[in-house]
Amino acid sequence: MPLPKAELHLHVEGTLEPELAFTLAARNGVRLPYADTDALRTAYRFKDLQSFLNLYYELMAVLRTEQDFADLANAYLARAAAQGVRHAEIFFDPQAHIARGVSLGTVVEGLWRALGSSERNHGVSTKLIMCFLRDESADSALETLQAATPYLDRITGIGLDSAEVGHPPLKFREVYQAAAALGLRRVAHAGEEGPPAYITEALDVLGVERVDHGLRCMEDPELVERLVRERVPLTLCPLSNVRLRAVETLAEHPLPAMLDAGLLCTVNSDDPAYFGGYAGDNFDAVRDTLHLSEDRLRELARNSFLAAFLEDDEERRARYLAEVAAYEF
Ligand SMILES: Nc1ncnc2[nH]cnc12
Ligand SMILES: [Zn+2]
Repeated sequence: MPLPKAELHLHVEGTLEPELAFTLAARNGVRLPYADTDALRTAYRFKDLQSFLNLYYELMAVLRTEQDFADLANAYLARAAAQGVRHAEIFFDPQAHIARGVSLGTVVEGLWRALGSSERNHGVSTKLIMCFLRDESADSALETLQAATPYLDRITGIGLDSAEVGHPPLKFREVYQAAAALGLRRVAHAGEEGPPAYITEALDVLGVERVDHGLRCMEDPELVERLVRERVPLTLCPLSNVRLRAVETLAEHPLPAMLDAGLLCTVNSDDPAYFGGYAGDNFDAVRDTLHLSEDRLRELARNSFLAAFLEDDEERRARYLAEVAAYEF
């Protein structure tokens, strides 16, 4: 039995495996510029975040109907459950779909077909986090939040993703303020490729409660001290960092140093179909390559439930934490 964990940094569009991409392409009459799944897989060599994002957005063309989004999410949930994920807080990128003529309703209703029955079907509780594309305008983000009004009962929080450098958190001050007023939880990608100052800005200007990645905080000791003091969770994605060249090799990943510094780290998969592994694979990789002890692995699992947006169900959180405490390696 795998170690129970929560996954807090997972883009549902990044779970689109090549096989499902071709199945959906055929179903929807979409032509992909790759001969087959092997040819597509050869495109999975990235030099940075942008080179990945180009393919990530290109393949979204196959996602057209509610059923497509339901199939995508169900495939993820089945894989996640098999790797010990008990709770998943799932990102989606509405603007990338709206721009292709797929409505927000299609996306949310489709995802909800899978998420609404996930506990029953997969034993995984879920939350949905709507992300804004930071390389789109602040007005577009505000319009998207407005368009989400009918679906707010199914959306727990907002996030910020896509190309980071040149798009500082400050650009989205207004939409984060509006989301907070609506009672939405707030997270943002910061310090993946962008500088530590973006992490500080995400905390101070956007009021984020977790930082997605946050890797580059290690360049600023005062920021590390603050993140430790304020117990700000970081949703790290080790295999993603290797594939997108945020670190040279997994062996050089700062996760052990971050844990030693007292940071509240979690381990997640980001875009598992593209980066070579789901949540459990990320845990296995850091265990094997970074030689994390069982105590450290248990700490990471415990952190994931502490950092989860489970304030509406503390009994559930306590149950998950008890599972982690009782886990035998
Ligand atoms: N790792 C990542 N960083 C920024 N935006 C993303 N969108 C999907 N994955 C992402
Ligand atoms: Zn991400």
